[in-house]
Amino acid sequence: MSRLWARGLLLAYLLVVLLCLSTFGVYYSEARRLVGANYAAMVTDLVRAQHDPDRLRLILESLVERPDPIYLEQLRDLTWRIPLRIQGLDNHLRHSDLPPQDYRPFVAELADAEGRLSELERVIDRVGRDSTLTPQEAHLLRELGLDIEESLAWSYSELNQLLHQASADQRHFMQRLTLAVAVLMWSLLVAIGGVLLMLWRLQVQSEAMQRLSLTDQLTGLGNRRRLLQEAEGAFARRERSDEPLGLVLLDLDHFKRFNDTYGHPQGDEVLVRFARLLQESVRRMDVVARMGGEEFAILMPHSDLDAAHRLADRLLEAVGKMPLPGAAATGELSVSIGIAEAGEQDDFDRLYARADRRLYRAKELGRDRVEWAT
Ligand SMILES: Nc1nc2c(ncn2[C@@H]2O[C@H](COP(=O)(O)OP(=O)(O)OP(=O)(O)O)[C@@H](O)[C@H]2O)c(=O)[nH]1
Repeated sequence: MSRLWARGLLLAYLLVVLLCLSTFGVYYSEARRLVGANYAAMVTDLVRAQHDPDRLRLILESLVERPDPIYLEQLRDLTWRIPLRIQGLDNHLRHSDLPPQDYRPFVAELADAEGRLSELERVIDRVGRDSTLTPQEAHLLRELGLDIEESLAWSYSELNQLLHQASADQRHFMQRLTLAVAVLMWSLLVAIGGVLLMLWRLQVQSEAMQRLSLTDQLTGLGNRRRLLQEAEGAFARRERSDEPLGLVLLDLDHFKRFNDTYGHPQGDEVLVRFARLLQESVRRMDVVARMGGEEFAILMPHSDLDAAHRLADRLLEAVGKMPLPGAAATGELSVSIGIAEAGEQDDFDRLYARADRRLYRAKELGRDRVEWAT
């Protein structure tokens, strides 16, 4: 079943990858086409060229009225300039990313106008020879001029519109691109945020698990594992600094009897109170742990046997005075204690075994006492 799931997920993942790649491909070619196009230069040329038809008409009208050489000169200049502009535009268009079918009809119309310009030049040459204009020539000039002017004006205007459209497309595309990038960034941020949140929650969970695995549920003290961990650290430090290290083992006396007399819940409450008493009686650096049942231990870094003994004596006294819960209030509670200090050759097991033997001896010798000698 899980294999089926994995296959389904892999397939879905591959589909998403394929979809992303094809979308990216389309987007990339579209972007190349639109973003790469520089329409500004073409529009500038076109705007300049759009003055030519008006100028042509004005010069021709003046020439027909009065065939002055100055008008002939202006007309020659214009008939020389217009083909250059047409060639320049044609060149720009062919090198642009505009689809050729979009501008071809206008370029063809411009080529047509260019052809009629040579006809116009011939008439001008003729007029130039004697600066006279027959009525037929005047009519021909008007007709040709009007024709060329119309072709140029129409083509330039259509091309202008085409370029504006392309430029608007480019702008829209850039807007969509900006939006897409924003969405992408947002998704990326959300995804990264999600991953970070997940990692943080995992970290919190793992720390909580770690704490739980080292804590005794009933009393909230450290458990046996916690004591072993701390002892490992303390013995490692001892190798470097030779600091003294004390261990106190405590076992409540006749706890079975206590349970049998007052009930298990009262027994639990006593364990909790005893744990609190221990915790309140030690220094910050000492580690108090419940080893199991009614047995507790205190690891005392930087403490020798005398210090452990002093603490054990205080605890012995304090347990006798500890208020007991409910019906047990009038009863009595005592503890047996075995203490030991780590010797040069000791590891934790040996230290523990020695303290445990002393605790056993305290029990044997009548309980409610501290034993420090083997
Ligand atoms: N209430 C309660 N009792 C517990 C818990 N864990 C262990 N005990 C009890 O502690 C008692 C330990 O009994 P024993 O090992 O015979 O020791 P003892 O009666 O204290 O006798 P000595 O140690 O010889 O003084 C048992 O009755 C266990 O049921 C606990 O978490 N809560």
